[in-house]
Amino acid sequence: YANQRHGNQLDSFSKQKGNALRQGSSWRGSRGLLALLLVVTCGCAAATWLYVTSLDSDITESLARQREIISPEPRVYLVPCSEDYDNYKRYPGCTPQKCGRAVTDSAVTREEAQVLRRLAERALALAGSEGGASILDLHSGALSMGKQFVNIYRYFGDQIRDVFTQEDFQLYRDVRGRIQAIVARTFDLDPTLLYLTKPTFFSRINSTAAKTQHDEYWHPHIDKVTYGSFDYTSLLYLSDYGSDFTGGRFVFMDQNANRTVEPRAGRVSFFSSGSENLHRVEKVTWGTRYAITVSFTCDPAHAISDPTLP
Ligand SMILES: O=C(O)CCC(=O)C(=O)O
Ligand SMILES: [Fe+2]
Repeated sequence: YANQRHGNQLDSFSKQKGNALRQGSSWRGSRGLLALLLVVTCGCAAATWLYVTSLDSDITESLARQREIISPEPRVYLVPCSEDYDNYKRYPGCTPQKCGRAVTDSAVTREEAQVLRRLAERALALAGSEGGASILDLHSGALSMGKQFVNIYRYFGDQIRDVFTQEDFQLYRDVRGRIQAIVARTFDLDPTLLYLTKPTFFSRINSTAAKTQHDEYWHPHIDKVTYGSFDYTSLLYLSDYGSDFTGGRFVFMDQNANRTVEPRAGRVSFFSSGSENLHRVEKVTWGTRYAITVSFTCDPAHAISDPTLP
């Protein structure tokens, strides 16, 4: 009986040894498989990285950082004009022959930008969009209110004089004149053949969710297509990217790269309005962003005059 037990023990010992040997070889097998998997994964990652860096259209570079001061001359980036302009009447001395973008911090001071921003704050405090994007157009009087617009001059009547002063309007006219001069000089235009056009408006953007299409400011667009009369667009920023708000950079969407302009109070960014300058604004993620869109046309029929206090 004892022997038999011993024999059984031997028997089971050799069985266990056999199992151990089998387990050992299967472990070696799966280690090999793991190594192969690792090599394949690394290979795939490397190939993907190479592909992404060679073909990617999402390379982002900055044309103007918030912290730098572009002065006294504008920083200019020329790009070939699109064929859009062939489909419109040509105005010699104004229709873009030279296209591109430019940025300057010397056309408007930070103090002037602050005065204009306060003006926008006061007016927009009267109403404002329910969603994240509100506008104030001093020319037409349009002011965002809830899900629509009201005419600020009609709606508030004489009360408007508590919000705006003659000096505010004078500054607005002054600033737009300086911007017009710099646009004309940069693109070799006759400044008298370039006219202010509509819409020219203040914008206030925060991170509140959009309630209507009017609040969806972030869509890529071409100003000449969106607004028709535009030949040159300029943007005067009234707040600082990074400290007043985050997100909200302006992005030129080129074939092979996104090129950003970081808003800075007093900074003027301007560009030809055709499809050579497809662009968008990043969603504002925190804080409040103020800007003025000042637009110019070559077509005297689309000219508007400076606003005056009623
Ligand atoms: O506010 C901006 O930076 C750009 C606004 C814009 O693209 C526009 O008004 O057409
Ligand atoms: Fe635009």
